[in-house]
Amino acid sequence: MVTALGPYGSNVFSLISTWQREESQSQDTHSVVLQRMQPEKKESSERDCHLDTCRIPEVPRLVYPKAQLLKPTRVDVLVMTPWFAPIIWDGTFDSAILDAQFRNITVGLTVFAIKKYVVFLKLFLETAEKHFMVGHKVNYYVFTDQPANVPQIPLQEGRQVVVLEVRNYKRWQDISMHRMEMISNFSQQRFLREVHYLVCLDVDMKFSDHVGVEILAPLFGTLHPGFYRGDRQSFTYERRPLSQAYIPRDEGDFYYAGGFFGGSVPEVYRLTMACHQVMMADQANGIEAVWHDESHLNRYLLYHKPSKVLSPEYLWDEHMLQRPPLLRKLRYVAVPKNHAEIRNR
Ligand SMILES: CC(=O)N[C@H]1[C@@H](OP(=O)(O)OP(=O)(O)OC[C@H]2O[C@@H](n3ccc(=O)[nH]c3=O)[C@H](O)[C@@H]2O)O[C@H](CO)[C@H](O)[C@@H]1O
Ligand SMILES: [Mn+2]
Repeated sequence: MVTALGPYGSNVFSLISTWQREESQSQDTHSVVLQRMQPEKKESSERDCHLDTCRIPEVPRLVYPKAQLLKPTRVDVLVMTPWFAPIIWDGTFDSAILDAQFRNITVGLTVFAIKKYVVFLKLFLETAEKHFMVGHKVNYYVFTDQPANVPQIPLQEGRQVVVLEVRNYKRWQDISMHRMEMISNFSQQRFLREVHYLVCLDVDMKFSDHVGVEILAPLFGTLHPGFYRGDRQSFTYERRPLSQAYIPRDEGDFYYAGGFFGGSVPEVYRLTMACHQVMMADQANGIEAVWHDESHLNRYLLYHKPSKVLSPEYLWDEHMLQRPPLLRKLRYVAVPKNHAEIRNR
């Protein structure tokens, strides 16, 4: 494994171990992070063994078909953003290489099941065991107001469900938005020392095909299935300048979904902390963004360009949308829900 990091001393994982040690000495962890981003500050620890796309991956001997420069595997879709972030589609990656590159990592999956949404947990977790990060270590962090109603399901080795009891809110919009606050709080409290990456998901969904380490990057977002074809005008960004989520009509790269984002723990901490803070500012100003946390996520990802972008293969709704031929796989799909019955009860 890689222990010598060459010039990449400012990587997030040496950061974690340093940050962890200092945590008890400082409440202001955000400034600690910035302080710790010194190139000389190198820590040799388990965490340093991890590889992400910022590193030079060291892999064992592997046999796989070689890429053909003059035969691109996808010509029907954009596979790279203008800021050189890969857009992840079927055919663009080789799991054999990536699994070797990302071996020995632990992935944290955050999912909220508050009030009636606990009914979605069983199918969510069962299908995650079949398709999510198979062969890798996973901590499922289930945030709920009803720990007793979290179903017990059989888990593969190296995987565990961690139930985190949290409060509920009256309005579903508040439940959805406060996920940002809760993820940021728990990132500081425990995710930093327990996992390398966080994947933050909606619960009213199920996995239906492979979702693996190809998604992992310092910061990633997912193309919302309703808008991947659209131009900026069609994006349902927050358009009122009074809101902190405001995006002018001549800006915007993509419309990202609120139900699937993630990255390294420090980056997810920064994102969720920032989104929570601006949602509090909006509340103080008596305004709520049109699509709640999703509007704020979109603004954050406009000004903090994600290092990977997941195609709508990673978030689809078969009941709302007709599947186009370019979607070769449906990996994570909406489970139909009766809004009147399941929300605000
Ligand atoms: C697939 C997708 O991109 N979904 C986004 C979309 O709406 P959705 O219509 O998919 O929102 P939703 O009803 O799924 O609520 C978001 C999530 O909050 C949690 N929850 C909500 C209510 C409740 O009573 N209990 C509970 O646990 C649960 O994890 C749920 O999946 O827009 C929302 C904001 O408007 C969020 O940004 C969602 O992430
Ligand atoms: Mn949802």
